[in-house]
Amino acid sequence: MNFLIADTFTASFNRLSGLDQKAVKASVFDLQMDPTGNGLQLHRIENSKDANFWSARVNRDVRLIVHKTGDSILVAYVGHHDDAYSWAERRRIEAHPRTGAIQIVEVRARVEDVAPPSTFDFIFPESAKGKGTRAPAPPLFSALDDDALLSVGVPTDWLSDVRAADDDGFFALAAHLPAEASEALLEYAATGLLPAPILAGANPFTHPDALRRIRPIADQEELEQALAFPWEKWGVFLHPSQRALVDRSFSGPARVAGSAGTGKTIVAIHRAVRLARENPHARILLASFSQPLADAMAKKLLVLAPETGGIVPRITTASFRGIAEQMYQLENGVRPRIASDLVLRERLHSAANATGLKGFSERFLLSEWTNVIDAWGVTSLDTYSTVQRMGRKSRLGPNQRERLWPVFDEVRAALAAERYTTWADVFTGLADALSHRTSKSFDHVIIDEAQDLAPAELRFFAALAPGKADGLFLAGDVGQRIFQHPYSWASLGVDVRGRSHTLKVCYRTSQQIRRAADRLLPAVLRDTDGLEDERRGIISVFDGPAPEVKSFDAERAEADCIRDAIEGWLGEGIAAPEIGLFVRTSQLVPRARSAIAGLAGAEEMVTAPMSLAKGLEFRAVVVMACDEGILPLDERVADAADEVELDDIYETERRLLYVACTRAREHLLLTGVIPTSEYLTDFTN
Ligand SMILES: Nc1ncnc2c1ncn2[C@@H]1O[C@H](COP(=O)(O)OP(=O)(O)OP(=O)(O)O)[C@@H](O)[C@H]1O
Repeated sequence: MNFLIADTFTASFNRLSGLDQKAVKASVFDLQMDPTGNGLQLHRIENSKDANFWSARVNRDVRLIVHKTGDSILVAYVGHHDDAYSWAERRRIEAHPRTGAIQIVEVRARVEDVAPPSTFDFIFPESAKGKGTRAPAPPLFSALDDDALLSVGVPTDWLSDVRAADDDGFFALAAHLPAEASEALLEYAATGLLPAPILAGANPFTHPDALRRIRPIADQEELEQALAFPWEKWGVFLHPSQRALVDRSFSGPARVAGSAGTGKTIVAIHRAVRLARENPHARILLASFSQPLADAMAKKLLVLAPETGGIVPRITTASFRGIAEQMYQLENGVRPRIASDLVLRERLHSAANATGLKGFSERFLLSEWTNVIDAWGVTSLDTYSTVQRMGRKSRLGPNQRERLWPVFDEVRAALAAERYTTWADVFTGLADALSHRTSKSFDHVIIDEAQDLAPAELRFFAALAPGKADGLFLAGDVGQRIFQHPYSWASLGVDVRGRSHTLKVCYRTSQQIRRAADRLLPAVLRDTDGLEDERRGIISVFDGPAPEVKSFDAERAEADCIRDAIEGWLGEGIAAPEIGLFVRTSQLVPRARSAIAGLAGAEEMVTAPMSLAKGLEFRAVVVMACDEGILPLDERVADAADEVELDDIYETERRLLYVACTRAREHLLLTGVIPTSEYLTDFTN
């Protein structure tokens, strides 16, 4: 007998009190041990259109809804008595007549008002619904016939509702449809094209669209894990495109791309666990840009695997620099002594004086050192003469390079004499040492936030990973590259062409916020290796209020508006730690703190520079102090060594704003003092 659980069950389980959850867990474990349900007082639900629904008694008040067929038992829902019965009376569980995937279908005849159901996971605020006085919008899907609608999994009893839906009504309707149908229709609304249906084998339960809502549970340990974190839906149910990337084997380096919130990190973590499960000897590295992001991944790992199960200890989570530092210590017996920016500026200045170099600004020297000499590990004039100065087009002829080289050579010598090194050198040295070894410390290397890997870091991870199938997997979004100049991965031996896949369903950010944030970036982003990231056709799985953009004459007025907005969010029940305020620089954090001073829970709200927003998420976000001169930041613009660097600075400043805005799930407020940042107009247009 197959034992399965549905996402409707975990969502409803999550809403119960701790005491009821304990009782439900015991009943579900009993059911798993004895699927006949003896002892649970199973009763068929008479008023349901689906004769396979049964209720099981958990305690005086709580009922478990199970769906029993000849060879399977599916735990479908749990709730207080009337709620549980009414849920089952309004559902059918069946294989879709066209796609073949098992669906939990709402019986249309039992749905009086096509409004978001109360049991839906997401929040549908008033503002997203029809506003009354406007002329009715035309139906969105009138051009699609039954055949087309069925091909994407629209249940037969919802065909006419879908055809009649307009812009305003669609989100309410979408909440009643199986996810594959609402996603396909949203994609159609955005691009005019319906996605190709997923073709699958004969078993309706193993269809990829079935697996996004119903999961077979093999044993007690799996059940324990699935019920331990019921609020983390991603722990059990993945989108088919995510599942495919988790399960697939790649013959060479592979990449998952996708805009903010599409679940790249989730895929990386699932993949690590899948690889560890399949091979009980495998050691896996799961690395991310910073230590807090690595820590967050370590926490998420526990959602998928129990600490004691033997999997977690075989997965090392680390920051890029953290793992390099450990490896450096292993190789050299000491920790690297990293030269700070101050030291570098000072050594460059001295070297320029000592060699009598004239005609190059200190700013240029530092930028050339950081982005070319150090980043690419240039150690001789020969290499410098031929190195492609990626991301820097100010032309430097052979004579200029010849004049510059003694300065950089002198800096290298000065640093070495003082036993200083740089991060780029640490990564490069390790890459050189590791690339020749046949025995590697890890069997699989998985990197998150890969868009911000420096060239030396990429070389290091490529050398660390074994050169076999599934050796190196990278997750990243070119649109969120904020710390690196673009360069070719393929030129460093990491060629993901043909093994790069883009996720298109955004789970974090409401449709309205994501759409507005997407306007900050081009519709198609192309990386240096020519891989295109098509950002049209991305859809969010829930609706919400439009982001607000406000400008003020003075900081005081900006602060008042922010306080009002936050008070409103707190009043809606959003907890203080779920509110984040981002500013361009750390010097501006006091402006954010003073705006919220005195508000209930102000000390628990996150205030941070945008560069630290990476990987975080909040129910409500304020991006403030978007003033002219702050975004883009004047200091950086003035720092540009050449035209191309200037373009790159403008682009990365935009991306910083994109990253900050896409941390918001439901609410986003952008503010600035007049004259405001030029980027704010993109939001309102
Ligand atoms: N299959 C899923 N079901 C439910 N929620 C999901 C699913 N996949 C991802 N999420 C949720 O979506 C949010 C974003 O996921 P994640 O951080 O992996 O996205 P990302 O693509 O790495 O984002 P970013 O590029 O902004 O770092 C998280 O809250 C995550 O829990």
